[in-house]
Amino acid sequence: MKHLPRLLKIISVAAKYRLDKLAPASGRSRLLGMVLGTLGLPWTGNAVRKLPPADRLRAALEELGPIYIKFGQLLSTRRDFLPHDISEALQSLQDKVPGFSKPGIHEIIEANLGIDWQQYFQHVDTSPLASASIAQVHAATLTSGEEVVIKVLRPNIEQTIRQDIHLLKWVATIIERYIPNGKRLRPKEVIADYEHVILGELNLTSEGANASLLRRNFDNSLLLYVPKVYWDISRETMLVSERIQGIPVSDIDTLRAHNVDLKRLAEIGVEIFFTQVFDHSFFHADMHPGNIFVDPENPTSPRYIAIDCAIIGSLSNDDQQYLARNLLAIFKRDYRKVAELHVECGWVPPDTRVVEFEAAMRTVCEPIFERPLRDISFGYLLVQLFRTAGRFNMEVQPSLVLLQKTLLNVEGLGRQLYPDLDLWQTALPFLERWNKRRMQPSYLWKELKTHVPDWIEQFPHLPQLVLDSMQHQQNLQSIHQRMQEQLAMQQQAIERQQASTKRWRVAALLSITAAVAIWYFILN
Ligand SMILES: Nc1ncnc2c1ncn2[C@@H]1O[C@H](COP(=O)(O)OP(=O)(O)OP(=O)(O)O)[C@@H](O)[C@H]1O
Repeated sequence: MKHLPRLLKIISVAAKYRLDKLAPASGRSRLLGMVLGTLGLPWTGNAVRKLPPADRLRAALEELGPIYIKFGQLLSTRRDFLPHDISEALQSLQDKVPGFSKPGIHEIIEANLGIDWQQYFQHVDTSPLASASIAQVHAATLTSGEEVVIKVLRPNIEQTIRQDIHLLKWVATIIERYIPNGKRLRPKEVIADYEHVILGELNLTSEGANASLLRRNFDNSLLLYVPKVYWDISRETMLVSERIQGIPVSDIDTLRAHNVDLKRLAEIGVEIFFTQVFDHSFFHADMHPGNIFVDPENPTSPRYIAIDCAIIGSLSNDDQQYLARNLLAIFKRDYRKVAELHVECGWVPPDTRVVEFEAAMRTVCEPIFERPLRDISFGYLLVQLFRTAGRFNMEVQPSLVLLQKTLLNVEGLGRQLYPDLDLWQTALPFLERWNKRRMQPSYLWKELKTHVPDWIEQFPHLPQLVLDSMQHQQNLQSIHQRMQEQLAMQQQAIERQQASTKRWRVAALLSITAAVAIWYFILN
């Protein structure tokens, strides 16, 4: 079994940090507890055991290495079912790892492009600008003099990831089968999510395509800049982009030194997020501070720069509607409306009791609204909405979970820049504008125009569709008629049966009466 050494490593780390104790007491397996307790004896009394459970999980993932760190980072976004302390601890996982130098960057370029690297580049830095679990980034200058960065995947990373995913799937099956309440943790779903995201990150062409679309969406925008991709020299495992020179958004001292209006910067962040979600339906979903920079050229109206578009979210019309209408209702503390929307739109089963849903929403939201505005988290409210809807059997779409995670990031970032950021004030007019716009003739006309080509395409099929529908109607009518006939026949049969039962009863009664009369006659 080729996975054995890796599996043993996972088991020993689980024993060292007693990960079984992360489960609530009611969901613990005694057998697993005994096994890990025995294997973990060498670490009894070790300082790590005194850490809170959430920190033990974080330390365990760090010990298991970059792929598991990435897994933990993704897991941290599942606030819809993870306890708060665990998602917080996982969010602070850092995957800064030493860079690789074999094969060298020149060799990688030549292997990808099939020609001498100097044909395209004047200079390429051999030591990386940054390195993480999956890729590393090198600064370079093109022969044209343009400054670029080259992002390349780590050697054999795909193979390592696939092996680890295989193992994690196996562990997920064990958890589902043998751990009490293990299914509730949805381990298979979590691994499938991870697989989707991480394998997506292995395709740098797709990251480049995302960056190109985001750049087009914000073409000439004063709010956001996205670096250009050099497609002619980019490949699936090597992405060349324009090098940007901005201030990292987390470097608040430098932003202040450039007189950047931090309040405005925080508000612009929210505006960009809502523009992406509601206007473009295409949002950057990896908004951690390492991926966001600020161009301080115009400090009163600074511009953001976003890199690393590997993870992108997109909302369907339904998702957009769900989000906008519910957020507006929550803003107004109209929990009845939230509940009614869920039933009306079919997001929860039709037999859901609106009053119960309303009460559940009120119970979770009211304590939140009691806090000062600066402490109210929009993302957390969404977590509560999804949790409540989940309790009433709504399956929350992964795109909405990704959005909620991004919102938490945007919010966290905004509040770091400007702690009094009133997200509601920035977002509310935006949502209302969006809602109104949907009712305006220009929007309806635009919607109509997008559907017209489909209708034109369908037009030649219209007579056939009408005939099919008439035939269908006729079939339905004859089925209906046949059912009526069968029902009438069954009714007649029942009536006949009842009449015959009645006749038998009368005959039996008459016979008994006759027998009693005869008996009486004999006796007298
Ligand atoms: N276009 C760019 N211009 C300047 N620096 C860049 C550019 N792209 C990336 N970098 C630098 O490289 C770092 C890592 O880039 P990127 O986030 O794309 O890689 P990653 O492997 O996905 O990292 P992580 O997993 O930490 O997000 C960035 O934080 C930034 O410092």
